[in-house]
Amino acid sequence: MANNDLKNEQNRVDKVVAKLHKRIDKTEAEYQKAHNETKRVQQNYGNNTSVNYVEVDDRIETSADLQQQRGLVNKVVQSEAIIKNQLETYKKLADSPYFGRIDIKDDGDDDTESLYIGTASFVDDNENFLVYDWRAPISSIYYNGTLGKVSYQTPAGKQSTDLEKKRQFQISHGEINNMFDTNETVGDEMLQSVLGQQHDEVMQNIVSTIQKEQNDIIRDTYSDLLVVQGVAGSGKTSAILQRIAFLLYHSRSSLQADQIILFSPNRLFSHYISDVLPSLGERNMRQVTLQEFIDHRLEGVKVQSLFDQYETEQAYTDEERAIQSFKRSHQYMTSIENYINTVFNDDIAFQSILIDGKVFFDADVIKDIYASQPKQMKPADKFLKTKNRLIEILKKRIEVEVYKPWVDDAIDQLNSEQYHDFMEGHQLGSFQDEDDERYFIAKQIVTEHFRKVYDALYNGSFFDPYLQYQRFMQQVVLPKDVNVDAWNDDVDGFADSIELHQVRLDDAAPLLYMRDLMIGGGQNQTMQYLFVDEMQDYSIAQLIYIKHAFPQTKINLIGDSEQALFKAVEAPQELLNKLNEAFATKKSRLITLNRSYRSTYPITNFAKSLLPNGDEIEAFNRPGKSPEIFIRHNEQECIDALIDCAKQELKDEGTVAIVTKNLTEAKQLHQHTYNQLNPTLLADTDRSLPKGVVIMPIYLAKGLEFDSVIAWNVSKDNYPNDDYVGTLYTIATRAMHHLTLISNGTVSPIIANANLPINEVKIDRKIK
Ligand SMILES: Nc1ncnc2c1ncn2[C@@H]1O[C@H](COP(=O)(O)OP(=O)(O)OP(=O)(O)O)[C@@H](O)[C@H]1O
Repeated sequence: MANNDLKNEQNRVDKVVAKLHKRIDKTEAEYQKAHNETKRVQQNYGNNTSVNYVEVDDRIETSADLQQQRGLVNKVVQSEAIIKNQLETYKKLADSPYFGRIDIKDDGDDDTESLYIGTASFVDDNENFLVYDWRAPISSIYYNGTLGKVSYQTPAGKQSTDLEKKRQFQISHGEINNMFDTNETVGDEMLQSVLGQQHDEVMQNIVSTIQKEQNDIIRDTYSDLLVVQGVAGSGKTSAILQRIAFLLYHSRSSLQADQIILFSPNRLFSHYISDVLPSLGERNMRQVTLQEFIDHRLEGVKVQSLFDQYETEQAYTDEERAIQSFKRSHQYMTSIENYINTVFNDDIAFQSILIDGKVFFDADVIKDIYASQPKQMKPADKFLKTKNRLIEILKKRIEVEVYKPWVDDAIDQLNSEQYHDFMEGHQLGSFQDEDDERYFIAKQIVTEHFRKVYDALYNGSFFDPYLQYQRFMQQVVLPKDVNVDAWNDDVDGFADSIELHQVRLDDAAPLLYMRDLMIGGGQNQTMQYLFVDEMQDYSIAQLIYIKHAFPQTKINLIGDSEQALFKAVEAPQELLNKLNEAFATKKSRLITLNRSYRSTYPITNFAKSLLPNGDEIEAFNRPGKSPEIFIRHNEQECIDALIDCAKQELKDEGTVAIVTKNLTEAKQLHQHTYNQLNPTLLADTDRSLPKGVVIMPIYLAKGLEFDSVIAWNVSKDNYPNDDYVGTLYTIATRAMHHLTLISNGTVSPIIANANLPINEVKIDRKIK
């Protein structure tokens, strides 16, 4: 590229940066003003809240006044936050104002227009767009188009233009470090340089190098169900995060960040991705793990964690596996629907409501009320009618109870402060006569007395979902491969765990689904978009429940069927067929990502060779060292090799992750290497990743990446058969730059059969 070009571009950068600095100064002054205003209003609010509540009327007036004040506080706080956000955006732009340029010429125009694209828009005081936000309709050309005729979507419909030039920049501290012209979507040269960098503690945004297929995911505004099947490291997580930023921009007036929810695999991952949206000037969406979500809905019962399930299911017998796969199926959830619609009234698990050890509402009475509802009514509606009827009865009972002698006694016992409290704002003497006042107080006392009953009714606790689920299990028609005795044992196991206030993860979603269908509720109508990352770790039953819980949302499922842990990998198509069947949606779309960006070429090639359909994966051409395998012949030798290797890796790389099959292995290694490596053992409660050496079981490494990965004991004993293909593949693909495998004895057949070109793997058979 001509030197002149670079000079001209740097001149433009300088001008834009100078204007940005001016804008920063102006915005800083505005921010200071807003900040002072917030302080003033807050102080005022503080003074007002300390008013003395002597007279009731004062109290009412004060509270109206306070509400107004609170509104004012919210408003000033909000405008301060907006200005602060703008300020941060300008500061980021001043460092790196844009990363792309497109030259376009519309039909009939003589002039070519140059547009610059960055992480946010910047409009100068004369309304000139000096930088276009990467999410603006016109910017899609940068990601999608090759030179020549191109089209792009605008709110007014499709537009076309001629793309004459596409230029990419790497700018930092206001200096152009790199600049290329390209005809590709985003040139590989640029990607090479971004991907070659060391791992950051948190994920970075990828807006300057988004690839065409990723762009399709990001800008989809059509689908109600978007399924992304992408190989490891293909940028699925990146794409969904930029998609969220895009959606927030696209629907600015109707969509808030907290109307978007992401189901993420673990808390470490939540932290890892937490910076991407703020780096693009957006607020983070809500994040939840499946366990947190279920725990919240099954109060008082401890739900088995996903990690505990991983640990236990590794030892499952074939019979237990058959039961598990039944409970995880669409068929199981359909059986629940059918059961709820056909269950006899006598089989519904109503339970009496007691007060002070005495029955207040008998289970049979409740059942009779339920049974008296029209037959064709949905169970949840019958339940609601029953609840309302019971509340009516309770209210009548309160009316009767008000005149009982115990209430008179209770009134006599009240001291004047309690009496005043029961008056709830009424002044003494404000009732017509004394009887009215007594009635008022008596009603308060009786209502308080029966509050437990009211709460029980309100919470629907006259129905026992656990017992109902157990009854459901006892009658469900079993598939052929499920052994009846084993199933009966499992039903008993469920009952036993409930006694201990525990529930297994595979029972949790079906149980909640059954409860919601039976008694209604449990649905969030305000969430607009739902994302599930690592969808292959969810059972179809769990996904059906999640969809039920968010009926209004557009659903985005992202994952890789080949990264399934501790079970045979599923062909992507098989998983998709199941999803399509379970989510009968009209506007659904599947996007497949086959190009892998995370790892170097040799690592991706090795990982590919582990999979039955690995050929479909396209390795991004980033050079690097071949994976190495160390074979040792007892545990001590393996540990020695591990320590040597980790020390060596630490010299070159920022993070070295030792990844094991399970927690027990991770704990043992932590003990054995503690003195030499000072490693951090990661637990599922951890929220952040330190630098240096970390040790973790594979399920905690899901979705994460490390400069260097050491896979612990990939021997035949540890990974004996195809059930572990997904596990080994997931471990291998966590590595960005280096991958080392250590095997105690003969290596797993998954690796041995991987058909590795011998020169790509150094087999070190020497015994130390
Ligand atoms: N277009 C891109 N430009 C720059 N980097 C990218 C791009 N796409 C992906 N990457 C990088 O590749 C790595 C893998 O991306 P990401 O974690 O989103 O992949 P994934 O498909 O979710 O992976 P996995 O399923 O293995 O967890 C990240 O470091 C990400 O920044």
